[in-house]
Amino acid sequence: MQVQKIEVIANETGGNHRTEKLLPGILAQLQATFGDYSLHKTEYHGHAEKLAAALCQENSDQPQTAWVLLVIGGDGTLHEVINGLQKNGGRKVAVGYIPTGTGDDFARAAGISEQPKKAIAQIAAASQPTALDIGVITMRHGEKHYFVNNIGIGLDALIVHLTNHSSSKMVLNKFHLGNLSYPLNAISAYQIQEPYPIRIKNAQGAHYQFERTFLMTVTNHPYFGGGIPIAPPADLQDHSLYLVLVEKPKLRGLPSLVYKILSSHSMDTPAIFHLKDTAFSLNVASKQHIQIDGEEGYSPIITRLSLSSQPFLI
Ligand SMILES: Nc1ncnc2c1ncn2[C@@H]1O[C@H](COP(=O)(O)OP(=O)(O)OP(=O)(O)O)[C@@H](O)[C@H]1O
Repeated sequence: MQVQKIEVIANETGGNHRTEKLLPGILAQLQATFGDYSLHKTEYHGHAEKLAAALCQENSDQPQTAWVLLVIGGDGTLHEVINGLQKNGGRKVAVGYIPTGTGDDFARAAGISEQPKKAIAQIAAASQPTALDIGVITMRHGEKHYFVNNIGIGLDALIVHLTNHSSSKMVLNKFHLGNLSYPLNAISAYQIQEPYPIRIKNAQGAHYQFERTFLMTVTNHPYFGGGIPIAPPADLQDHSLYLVLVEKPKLRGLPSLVYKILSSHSMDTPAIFHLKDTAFSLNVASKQHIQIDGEEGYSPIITRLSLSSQPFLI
């Protein structure tokens, strides 16, 4: 694709600081492939969203198709950049993604190589941008947030919470075993997470009610937590969200449930409830942990989930 102006946002801490080591090589290849670009390095958590918002502002005097935004980092960095674009009139800006994170679930789903050289070659070879689905969460007072991967209420959100606040993560990170902290905290989360009631309404107005929800995730594509195929048929271009819900299993039923999910057979078990639609409304009356692309918070009473899109160079 013929590109007029290139902005780059890079998070050197992505992939447990792997990005810092990869960055000089990536930048040299960008220069050789595309010529000049402007580099913006993130300095703190949340900075990528602000940088993307500022770039929308700076480039507001020209069409959104006149510039492209290249993102270097993991899913968390991409989540922030997409929020910065979607919230600030940058919905038509083409994004090129060079994944250098730990989980890289979005890249896996979009078919973007996790090898930077190949990812840059893919961007260069894209004849035109492809619109990919982006999840939208509308809070009770109309405030919107965007997700590239998934939003979860219950067990997965509790695992994110425990992992973010555990000292074991820092120790494991030192030995490049940061991914192990999730399974370790999953065991504690299973013991702590109490079942909760949820009411769900789909886009056609059909209601579903579950009294003993344990895990509820709405995902934009198949992968979860660094490659777990929680919704195998999900696709970034099918304009659908996939809701996956599990009620609290008895301890003895847990191994087969985990096996089914890990082996891409989550659709075949009646213990796992699936819904596919363009939008959902969720009503959770109790206070529960919530995660949005791995960012933690608490669930609002009513949340509407729907779709937007962002062009990607893939
Ligand atoms: N300079 C910085 N210092 C500390 N944290 C930062 C900085 N820049 C960005 N961050 C934060 O780092 C977090 C992790 O980044 P990112 O998600 O890109 O990598 P990752 O966690 O290794 O990858 P993945 O999400 O794919 O597992 C993000 O939440 C981001 O806000």
